[in-house]
Amino acid sequence: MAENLLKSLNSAQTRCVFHVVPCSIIRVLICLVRTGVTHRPDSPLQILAGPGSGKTKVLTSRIAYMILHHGMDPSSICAVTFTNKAANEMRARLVKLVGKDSVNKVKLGTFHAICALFLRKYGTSVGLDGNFTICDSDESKRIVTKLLKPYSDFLASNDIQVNAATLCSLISRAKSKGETPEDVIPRKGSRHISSKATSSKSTNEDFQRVFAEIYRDYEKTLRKNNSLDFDDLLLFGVRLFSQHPRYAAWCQHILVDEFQDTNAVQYELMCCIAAASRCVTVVGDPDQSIYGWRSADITNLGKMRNDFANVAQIMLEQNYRSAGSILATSLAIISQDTSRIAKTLHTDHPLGPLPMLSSFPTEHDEAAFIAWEINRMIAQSGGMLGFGDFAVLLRFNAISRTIENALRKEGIPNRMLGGHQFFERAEIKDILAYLQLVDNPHFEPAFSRAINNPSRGIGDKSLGEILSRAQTLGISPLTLVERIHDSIIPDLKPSVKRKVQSFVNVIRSLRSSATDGMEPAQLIAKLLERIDYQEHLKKSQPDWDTRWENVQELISFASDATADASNVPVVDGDESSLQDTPLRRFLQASMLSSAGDQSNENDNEKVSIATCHAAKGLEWPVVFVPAVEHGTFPFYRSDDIHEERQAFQRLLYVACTRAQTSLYLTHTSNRKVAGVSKSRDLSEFISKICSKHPPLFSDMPHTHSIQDLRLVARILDRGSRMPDELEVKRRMTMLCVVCLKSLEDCN
Ligand SMILES: Nc1ncnc2c1ncn2[C@@H]1O[C@H](COP(=O)(O)OP(=O)(O)OP(=O)(O)O)[C@@H](O)[C@H]1O
Repeated sequence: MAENLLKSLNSAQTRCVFHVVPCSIIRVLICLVRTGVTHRPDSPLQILAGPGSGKTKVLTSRIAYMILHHGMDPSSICAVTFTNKAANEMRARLVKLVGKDSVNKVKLGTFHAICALFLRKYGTSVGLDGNFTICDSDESKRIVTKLLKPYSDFLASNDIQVNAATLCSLISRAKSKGETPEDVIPRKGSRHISSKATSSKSTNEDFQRVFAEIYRDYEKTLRKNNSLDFDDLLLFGVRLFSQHPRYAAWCQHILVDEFQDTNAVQYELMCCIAAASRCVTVVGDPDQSIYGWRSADITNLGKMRNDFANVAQIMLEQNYRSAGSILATSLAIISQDTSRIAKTLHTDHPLGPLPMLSSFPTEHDEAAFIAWEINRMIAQSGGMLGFGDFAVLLRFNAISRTIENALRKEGIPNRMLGGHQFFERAEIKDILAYLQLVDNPHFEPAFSRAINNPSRGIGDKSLGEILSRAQTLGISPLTLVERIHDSIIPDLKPSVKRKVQSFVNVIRSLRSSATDGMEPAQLIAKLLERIDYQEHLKKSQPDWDTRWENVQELISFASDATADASNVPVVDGDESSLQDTPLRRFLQASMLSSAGDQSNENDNEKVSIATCHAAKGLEWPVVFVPAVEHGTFPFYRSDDIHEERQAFQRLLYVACTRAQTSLYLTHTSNRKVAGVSKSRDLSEFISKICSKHPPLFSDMPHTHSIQDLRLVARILDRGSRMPDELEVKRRMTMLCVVCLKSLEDCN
C-alpha cells in the first residue's frame, strides 16, 4: 500500500509539484493511509475521530493528497474550520505541503468567513450591497435594547421578565434553526419557545408575540443599516448558494472540521456548497459536541448519511496526546452515556500517574492547592515544566476570581483565555466605529458611537433628534449631519451644525483617503491624530496607557491583515473585485475574529485559565478541573434534563482529554454561590466511577519521580530538557524557603 502511494505520488500528475514535497512529508502521508487521507475524493466520507487523534493533520493531509495525488485544482476545494485560529493553523501546515500559491486558491476559513467572501461579491443577487457591515453581538444587543423599550410596561404588567441579552440569544437560536419572525408568531396549538421569562400559557403567548415583533423589527433595522449579524452571514450564504447554484459550481469537494458542532443552517450551507459534486468529508467527534446551547445539532452526522449516497465512515481511535491513565479515566466518564456511538481510544503512551481526585473544605482551599501544586510541579520537574504548561479549566467564568487571586498571591503569571475579547474593548470599538462609517454610511450603531466620541457636546437629546429626523427624511444619520453641515437642510434644535463640523470633516477626509487606497493602518493613524484620541483617553480613562497600547495593537493587526490579504481566496479568478477594498477586508477580519484568535508572545509563559468550552481543540501537559460538583457538572438550565446531563458529561470529557501528562479533578464540600455558602456533592459523573477496579483516581499529588519525569519528557518530546537531580533539589529547596518565608509573614 505504502509503495503504491509512493508510486502514485511520483506519477505524472504530481511530478510538476513534487519538487516542493520533501520526503518527510511523503512519509507522513504514507503513515496516514489508514486514517482517511487517501479515501477517494469523489465520494462522501465521515471521519469519527476521538480527542487527540490528530484531526487537523488528517484534514490537511487529505487536502494535500487531493491536490498532489489526484491533481485536483486547489480552487475547487473548500475547507471549513470552527475558528479563524484553526484556519490559520491549517493554512500554515498546508503551505508546507503544497506551497503558498496553491493554498491561497483553497477556499479555507470558517463558515462565516466563506459566506462573507461570496456575499461581498455576489450579495446583490440576494438583495445586499457589497459594503454591508458585520454587526457584532454588542451592537445587536444595543439594537434590541432600543426595540425592547416600548414593550417594557406591557411586559411588566404581565409579569414577564426579559432582557435584551436573552432576546438576542432567542433570535440567534431561531435564526440558526432557519426560523423567520413569521415562523415564531404564536399560533393555535403551536409549541412555544421555552423561556424562563414566563410562567403560564397565556403569558407565554404574550411573550412570544412580543418576541416575534422585536425579531421582525430587529431584522428591519439591520437591513436599513445595510448590516448583517453573524447568523445572517450564514442565512444569506444559504440563500445565495441555493438560489444561485452557479456560485457554488466551483466546489468539487468540501471538508468540514468539528462537524459535531455544526448547526442546522451550517449543515444546509454545506449541502448547498456540495450541491454539484456531492463530495463531502467531515471530521468530528460526537463525544465532543459541546455547543448544543448554540444550536449545534449532533444529529447532523445521521442526517448526512441519509442525504448523501454511500457515505463511508472511518474511526480514528489512536490518541497521540495523553498518558494512558488520563485516557482510561476520560473514557470511563464518557462511557456512562450508553446512547453514544460506541467508540474507544487507545494510545502508545505509557499509563503514567493516575489522575488525582481531591476534596477541599472551601473554594479558597481548592484554589490555594492548585497554586501550590503548580509551583511544586515546576520545581520538582527541575524546570522541564513551565507556567505555560498548566491550565485550569472552568465550567463558568465566575469561578475564575478565586483561582486568579490564589495564583496572584503565589506570584504565578496567568491569562484568561477567551476572556474580554480584544475587539470588544471600548477603545477598539471607538476606532472601528469611525472606519465602519467611512465604509458604510448607513450603519447607525457606528454613527451613534462615533458622533460624540470624543465629546462634541452632542448629548442623548441631540442624538435622538438626529436619528428621528433622519428616519423621517429616509436618509442615514450621517447624510443628515453632512447636509446640515453643508447648509442643504436647516439646522436642528438644539443646534448641532457647529458641533458636527469637526466630525463631518474627519469622516470626509478619511473617506477620501480610503477611496484613494490608503491602507487601514495609515487610516487609523490619521484618525487618531485628527480626533486627538490619545488626549481623549488621557482625560477620560484612568488606565489610558493600557488602552492606548491596545489601540497601537489594532494598528499592528491592521498591517498584518493587509499583509495577509493574499490569504483571501480568490472568487471566480477575479482578483480585483470592486466590492473588496483593503478597509473592508480589515473590518471583516476584525468582526470575524473569534475567541483565542489573538495571542501575545509571552502567553506561553503563563498559566491558562479558560472555560471548558474555550479549551476545545487545545492541549496542555497539566490540566486542573476544579468544582467537579453536582450543580456545576451538571448544571441544569432547561427542562430537558437528560440532554443537559449528556452535554455536561461531554464537557467534562473534553476538559479531561486536554491533559497530556497530568490531570487533577478537584471539588469542595462548601462553595459560595452568589455570596451564600452552600454544601456541595461530588459530581455524579465521577462518584459513579470512583470505586472502579483497577482504580481510575489517586488521592495523592503526582510525585514526579525520575520515572515520571522520563514519561513526561517522552510524551512531550522533551528528552533534551530532562533535569539532573541537583537542579531538582535546588528548585525544591528554593520553594521550601519561599514557603517558610510566607508562613513567617502570615504569623
Ligand atoms: N500522527 C501523529 N503522530 C504523532 N503525533 C501526532 C499525530 N497526529 C497528531 N499528533 C499530536 O497529537 C496531539 C493531538 O493532535 P490534535 O490536536 O491535532 O488532535 P485533535 O484530533 O484535533 O484533538 P481534539 O479533538 O481533542 O482537539 C498534538 O500534540 C499533535 O501534534
